[in-house]
Amino acid sequence: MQYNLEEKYIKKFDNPDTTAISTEHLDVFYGSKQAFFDGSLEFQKNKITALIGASGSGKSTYLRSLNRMNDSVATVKGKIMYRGIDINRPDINVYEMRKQIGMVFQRPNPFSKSIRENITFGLKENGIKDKSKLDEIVETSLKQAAIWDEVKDRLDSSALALSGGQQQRLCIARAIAMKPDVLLLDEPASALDPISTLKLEETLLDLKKDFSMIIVTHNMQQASRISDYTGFFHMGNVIEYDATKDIFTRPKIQLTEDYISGNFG
Ligand SMILES: Nc1ncnc2c1ncn2[C@@H]1O[C@H](COP(=O)(O)OP(=O)(O)OP(=O)(O)O)[C@@H](O)[C@H]1O
Repeated sequence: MQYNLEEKYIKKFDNPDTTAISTEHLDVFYGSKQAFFDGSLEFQKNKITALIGASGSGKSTYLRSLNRMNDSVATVKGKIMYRGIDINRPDINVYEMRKQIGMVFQRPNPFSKSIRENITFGLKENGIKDKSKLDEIVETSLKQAAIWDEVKDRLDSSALALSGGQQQRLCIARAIAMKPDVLLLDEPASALDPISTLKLEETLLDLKKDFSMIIVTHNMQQASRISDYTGFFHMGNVIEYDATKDIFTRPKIQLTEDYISGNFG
């Protein structure tokens, strides 16, 4: 079936105060090849937004552009608006910006250090030296990431001895210890078994009260279970962006309908 990629529905929001981060006409190029086209999306504060679509549709490309993780491999044109500032400008200090807009990757990537040091490393780099303050952040962030009970008696053991699911929750704890405002998650459950996946999903739902999250997922059940909003990507375009319940029950675009119902992809 031939689809018209110009046919799109992108939800807009009336209240600018509820927007955590947004993009305006974002284009991403790898060399001369354009991998993502003209993305203008607003992501809501304290909500989970899922990015779904077939492999190669540009989800990771778009997500990684949001905190400039693509800088070394891609050219990103257009605006990324965060707190009234275009963070895609060349004069932005990306290291400072990433304290506000953190990222969790597909494969858990704890440092080869103790569980405690995984959390404290970045904090110390940022000048927090006080031991009681560090202990407090270790405890709070591990609790927030729902892994405290499993690790509290072995904080000084190697993080590499944890299971994959525990490592991923530790990586979330490490990311949130920096107190970001927005958390970008690139298929964080793809390397996890179903039980660890459900645990991770519960963690993300709990974190919603403190953070705004954007998550790339291949798993449509996951998107419908945990997200408030969903963006459907196809061939480098966002075809439909709306409340998750609308995307999954009454999508406005035929292409979305066909993808959701498994007719392709
Ligand atoms: N570093 C890169 N250099 C060149 N091309 C790339 C690079 N990363 C991605 N691409 C290309 O950009 C397009 C979009 O890829 P991207 O990884 O964003 O898709 P995706 O929807 O996240 O896919 P998946 O679900 O498989 O992770 C693909 O054609 C891919 O081959």
